[in-house]
Amino acid sequence: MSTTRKHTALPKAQILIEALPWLTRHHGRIVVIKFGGNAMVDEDLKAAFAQDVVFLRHAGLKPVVVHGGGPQISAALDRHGIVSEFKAGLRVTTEDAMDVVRMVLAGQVQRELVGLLNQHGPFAVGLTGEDAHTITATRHTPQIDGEPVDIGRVGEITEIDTGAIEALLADGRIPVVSSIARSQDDGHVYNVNADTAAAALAAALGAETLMVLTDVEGLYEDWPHSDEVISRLTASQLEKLLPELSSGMVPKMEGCLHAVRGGVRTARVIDGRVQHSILLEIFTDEGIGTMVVPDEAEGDKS
Ligand SMILES: Nc1ncnc2c1ncn2[C@@H]1O[C@H](COP(=O)(O)OP(=O)(O)O)[C@@H](O)[C@H]1O
Ligand SMILES: CC(=O)N[C@@H](CCC(=O)OP(=O)(O)O)C(=O)O
Repeated sequence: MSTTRKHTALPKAQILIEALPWLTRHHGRIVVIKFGGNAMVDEDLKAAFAQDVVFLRHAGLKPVVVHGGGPQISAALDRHGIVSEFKAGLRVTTEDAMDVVRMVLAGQVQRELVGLLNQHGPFAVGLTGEDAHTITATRHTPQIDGEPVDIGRVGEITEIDTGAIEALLADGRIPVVSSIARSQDDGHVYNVNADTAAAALAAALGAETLMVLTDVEGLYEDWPHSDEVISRLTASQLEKLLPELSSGMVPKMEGCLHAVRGGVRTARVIDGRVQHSILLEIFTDEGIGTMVVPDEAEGDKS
């Protein structure tokens, strides 16, 4: 080997080898990746996201994408003259708003991600929680200041049927799931927060890891006063912290807790505004962002 080749190729080989423990542990395992609407800020970022997911697929993992689209839904509602309102971190969803939510998530955001992934081969298949009874929900009535509040067609997940997703994975496909649920009782559909849907799917699928890509570096210790990120916390530590959290972080961190309590080995919140954030997570020993681990994993630094 020429000296130049040694100099340029050797560091690349070393970088690949650094990923070996992660790749070994995740080989053949399901990784649920939630791509938040706020992280979908530009075309390059979305294309890099698609590359990372296809890379995982080629590296022998089974990625499942669950996408959000909050800002895209708000923009579309605005165009329809419907005002967006959030309560307990969830969108108040009237019947008319639900039509728009479904149109944007399943008809726009999901189609775009499927298209980007399929530029690399015939991998991505889009579905919503309605398909093959993947996600069933009932009406969610959150408690605010001790009182139940009606927020319309927002669903609380009651059941997950992993059959369709597992069949797609067995066929080498990459499922791309929109967070809309069917209802068991009234023939309607429900709007489900995408973090909640991703976490429920990760637990039901027995995923190794849940990765939540968002528009901050991770969970800030003292938000909005400081940008000190909590790099690692156990399920119990997170549970104690939950009442102090606000806005979009509530469903995200509740989801991470649900996932690790449901058997997922690690749940991570990472900065989706950074190009190739998924690969960065793999290719650094410590990882980036915030990692939630089950209580029994304390002391295990892998
Ligand atoms: N402790 C916290 N750490 C980081 N972000 C927080 C915290 N508390 C609230 N947030 C807010 O949560 C937002 C992320 O949630 P959200 O807007 O729902 O994103 P996404 O579209 O990715 O689901 C951040 O941009 C930030 O404004
Ligand atoms: C009930 C509820 O709030 N649903 C969300 C679904 C989309 C979502 O969660 O998108 P992000 O991940 O980009 O926030 C909404 O209507 O905005």
